[in-house]
Formats: sequence, C-alpha cells, structure tokens
Amino acid sequence: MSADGIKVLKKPQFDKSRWLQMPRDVLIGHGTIEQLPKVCEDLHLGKSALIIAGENTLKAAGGHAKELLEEKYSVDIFCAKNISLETIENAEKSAEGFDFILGVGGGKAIDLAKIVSYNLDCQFISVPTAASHDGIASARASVPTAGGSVSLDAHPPHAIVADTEIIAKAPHRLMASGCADIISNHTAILDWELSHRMKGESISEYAAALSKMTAEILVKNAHLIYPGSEEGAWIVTKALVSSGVAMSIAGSSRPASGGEHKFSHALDILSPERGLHGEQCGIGSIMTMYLHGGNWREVRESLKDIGAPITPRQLGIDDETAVKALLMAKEIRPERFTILDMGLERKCAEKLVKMLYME
Ligand SMILES: NC(=O)C1=CN([C@@H]2O[C@H](COP(=O)(O)OP(=O)(O)OC[C@H]3O[C@@H](n4cnc5c(N)ncnc54)[C@H](O)[C@@H]3O)[C@@H](O)[C@H]2O)C=CC1
Ligand SMILES: O=C(CO)COP(=O)(O)O
Ligand SMILES: [Zn+2]
Repeated sequence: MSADGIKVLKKPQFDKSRWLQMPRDVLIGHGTIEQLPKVCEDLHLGKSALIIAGENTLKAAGGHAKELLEEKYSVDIFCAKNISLETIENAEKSAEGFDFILGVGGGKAIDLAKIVSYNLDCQFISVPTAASHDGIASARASVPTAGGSVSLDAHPPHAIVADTEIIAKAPHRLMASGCADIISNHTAILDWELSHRMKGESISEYAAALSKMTAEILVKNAHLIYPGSEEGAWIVTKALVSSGVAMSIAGSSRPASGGEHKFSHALDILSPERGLHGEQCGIGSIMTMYLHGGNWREVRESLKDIGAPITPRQLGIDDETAVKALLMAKEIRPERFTILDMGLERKCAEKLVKMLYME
C-alpha cells in the first residue's frame, strides 16, 4: 500500500510476456476448397461473407468458393486489381456489415483481406491460389505507400484453406517465386543476427530457427518442385505457412525479410510490375549473401534449380536499375538494419550486379 492507501502494483522483475496469434484451422491438400463451408461452420464465423479476390484468382477459385458458401451464407465479392491505400478504403466500405472475410488469391488479395478484417475487427480466412509468398499465414500485411512499402500489424488468418490442386495449376512462375521468398530467409536471418550484434535488436531464436529450417527443408526437396507437380505445391505451401508462423512468433516480418526484401521493395518503386515479389527477393538474396561472406553461389544454384530468375535482366529490369535499388534499400524501412544499411558504395553495388551474370 502507498501512503494514501492506493494499492501499488509491483513492477515485475521478469516480464517478457507476449501475445502470439496463430491460425486455428489449417487445411493443406487436394480438394480442400470443398471443405470451406465446414471450416466456416466449425469456427462459428457468422452468416455473411465477403470474398476479396483479384480477376485471375476469382476464376481460379473465388467463383467456386462463392458457389460453395452460398448454400449456407450470404456472399458477395470484392474484386481488387491491386493493393493500395485507396483499394483498402474501398474494400473496407464493401466489407461493412459482413461477418467475415475470405482472401482468395496471391499475396496482394490475401494482404488486402488481412488488413481490411483487422481494421473492421472481423475474422478472415486465407485461401491461397498460388504458392507465391509467405504472407499466407502471417500476422503482417505489406502495403505500398508513397514512401515505399510498409509492414503493418494485422491478425493472422483464423483459418487457411490451401487447395494443392488449384495451387499446382497456377503458372509455375508463381511457385518458383514463393520458393525464392523462402530461400531468401537465409539472408533475412543473417541480417537479423547482424542487427542483433550491432544494434542490440532483440532476436527470437525460435523464430530464426524455424525460418532457417523452413528454407533448408525446401531446398532439400527441390527435386519435387516442378511445373504442375501437386506434391511440389504441397511442399512449397507448407514451407510458406511455416515461414508465416515464424513471423508470428517474432511479432514482425524480421525472420523472413532483410536487405534482400528492401532491395525488392526498392525495385517495386523504381521498376514497378516487372518482377514478382519473391523473384526480386531471391536475386537480392544472392547479392546480400555475398556481402555477408556466405555461399552466394549455393543460393544462386537453389534458385536456378527451382526455375526462379537469378538476374535482373531475366525480369526485364536493366542492371543500372538494380544498382539503384541496392543503393536505395537503406531508405526503405530505415529502422530495419541490414547489410545494405552499412554504407554500400556505388562501385560495389555495380560489382554485385555484375557478379550475378558470372559463370
Ligand atoms: N504479409 C506478408 O507477410 C507478406 C506479404 N507479401 C506481399 O505479397 C505480395 C506478393 O504476392 P504475389 O502472390 O507474388 O503477388 P500477387 O498477389 O500480385 O499475385 C501475382 C499474380 O498471380 C496471379 N495469380 C494468383 N493465383 C493464380 C492462379 N491460381 N492462376 C493464375 N494466376 C494467379 C494474380 O492474379 C497476380 O496477377 C507483395 O505485395 C508482397 O509484399 C509477401 C510475403 C509476405
Ligand atoms: O515479404 C515478406 C516476408 O517474406 C514480408 O516482409 P516485408 O515486411 O518486407 O513486407
Ligand atoms: Zn517476402
């Protein structure tokens, strides 16, 4: 008791409590989309749902999801061309009054559903149509703004329904891009460890180990990942979910996003709509692995084996733009310290890009 009789709460000597949020139901496999009504029923999500999808993903799965749910729920569709602050606002208006949201698509549709459900405080289900990104399960949403990409807090999906039959039919480029997003975890972790040593940033050993292990298992199974392979789709989707869980454990995208991601976000500004997110991160990861003194040739071989690009020109991006993106990376999320924030010189950036073409 204090002198005036008010109970004073003692500051705990040890307080590292954290509130982790994870998906509750996770279905990954052949034909799982048919289980959507059952999953919604199991989770008692309400009576009405808004499906957020893109044009392609509406055809690939969104339309069928609507048919399946309509037997029990009132369902509408919001078709999004991109993710931007304006689209988020429009999607939020469309979602008002609905009990829950489904994000059906690639990373942009899922991030949009994630952020809208977070802002409206309702649940959402992640229905990936491609194994192209590790936002399928994460509690983060990456949103482009005028000042570059930002990673916003969000809820993880309440459930994930990943139908490997649908995912295997998506263009192989998307799956190779998802693999590259995972392979880049190697350098994301090196950057995190570097920041821990140099800046005292706290690090979660569990999140880092899970992220690293996910990349290792993926590379070990690379021979099963080829165009049209449903087993490959299953392996990659599991890796993407696992990487998303690592982000939830960390409470940030740190275990899966380092300098190679800042390079990719810079390319999105300098050369929009050329490369896919994971493709750009993979190329960035070859270069940042070199800077870390690691085995950059091994990263390059893993990407090549999976069918992911290893040079900017393969994406229609000229070398000078890649050099500029390397130098611009330090301006993207400056609070995220990485090997690209240590004073990279132009002549070294040029050398890094040239190195990508070496035999
Ligand atoms: N929130 C998070 O933790 C994470 C977010 N991201 C974000 O995700 C985005 C990248 O995701 P992507 O999927 O690469 O981009 P995306 O969502 O733009 O999809 C790429 C393309 O694939 C098409 N597509 C998807 N499924 C298809 C199918 N079954 N058949 C035919 N076409 C299909 C889409 O219509 C689109 O044209 C970026 O904005 C990135 O920042 C990436 C990783 C983690
Ligand atoms: O892409 C991500 C992880 O793969 C998320 O990272 P960002 O925080 O860089 O958007
Ligand atoms: Zn990524």
